[in-house]
Amino acid sequence: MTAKLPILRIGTRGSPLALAQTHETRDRLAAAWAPLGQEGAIDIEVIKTTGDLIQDRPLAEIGGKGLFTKELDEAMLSGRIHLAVHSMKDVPTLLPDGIVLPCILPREDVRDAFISLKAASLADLPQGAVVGTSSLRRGAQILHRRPDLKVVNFRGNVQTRLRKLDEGVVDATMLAMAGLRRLGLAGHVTSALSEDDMLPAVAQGAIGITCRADDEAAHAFLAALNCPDSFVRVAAERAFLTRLDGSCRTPIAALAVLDGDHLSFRGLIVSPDGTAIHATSRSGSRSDAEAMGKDAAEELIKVAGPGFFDLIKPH
Ligand SMILES: NCc1[nH]cc(CCC(=O)O)c1CC(=O)O
Repeated sequence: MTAKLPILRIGTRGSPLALAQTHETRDRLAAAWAPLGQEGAIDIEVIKTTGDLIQDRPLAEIGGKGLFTKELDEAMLSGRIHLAVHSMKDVPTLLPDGIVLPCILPREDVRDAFISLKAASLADLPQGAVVGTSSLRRGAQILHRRPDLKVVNFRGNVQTRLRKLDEGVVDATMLAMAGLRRLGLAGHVTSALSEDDMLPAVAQGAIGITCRADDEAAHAFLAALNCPDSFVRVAAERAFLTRLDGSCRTPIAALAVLDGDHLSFRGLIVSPDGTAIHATSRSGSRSDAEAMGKDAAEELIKVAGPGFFDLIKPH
C-alpha cells in the first residue's frame, strides 16, 4: 500500500519571496527524504497574513508583533499545516505556546543592497538626496552616516520600487540582498552596503521553519535541513533582540559571524533620526551565542539610559 498523500503540508505567505523560500524548503526536504520526493507528497498552502493585507502604511505604524506569522501559527496549531516557512527577520522573539523553531536553512547574504540610478554608492549620493525606505533601522543608519539626506517612507515590492526610482520619486532605496538574490533580482543591485555602514537586521537573510512542539515526524524531517552555523548565529542575534524587547519601532541591528567555533557579535541601537547611536561587540565561542547577545544588549541598555528608549517607544 502506498502512503496517503500529501505527507506534509507547508504553510507560507503568498508573496513572491515567501514562495521562493518555500520552494527552496520543499526542494531540500525532497532531496533529504525520498518519500517526500514523490509527486504530491508535499502540499503548499498559501495563507494571507495581516502584514500582507496592509500595504499602504509603514509596518512600524501598524504595530503589534507577528504581523507576518500569526495566521500561520493558527493554521499550525489547528493542524491545517505541519510546517511554516518564515523570513526569520519577521519572526517575533517569543513564539506561541506549542510552536518551536528547530530549523534554520543555510543563511544567504546578510547585507543590505543600495539601489540607485543616480549614485554608485551611499557616499556618492548628492547632498540632500532623497532615500526611500520604510525600515527605521535603515533610515536611522543612513541618517547617521549622511545627516544631509532626506529619508522618506517607501514600501512596495521590488518592481514598484524600481519604477519609483525610474520616475525620480526617490534617488535611492535599500533592500535586503538575500531577498533580491532569492528572487533572481540581484542584477538590480547598485552596490552592497558594508556591515560597517549598515549593520543588518537581526536574522536578516535567514529562513526559519517552525513546527508543532509535539510533532515528532516534523522534527525528524527538519533535523536533516538545519544548518547549525546559521542556527547559532541567529540565536545570538535573537537573544540580543529579546533582551532589548525590540518592536518594529525600535531601530536595532545585529550581526553574528562564525569562524570555526569562534563567534564574533556586533550590535547597535540608534535613534530614528540617526543622531544617537550606541554600538558594542562581543567575541566568544559558539556555545556562548545566546549569552553574548544578551550581555551585549544589557550593556547597551545601561549605556543608552532610559531616556534613549523613551525616544523610540510606540505611541
Ligand atoms: N520585512 C520584509 C522582509 N523580510 C525579509 C526580507 C528579505 C529577506 C531577508 O532579509 O531574509 C524582507 C524585505 C527586505 O528587507 O528587503
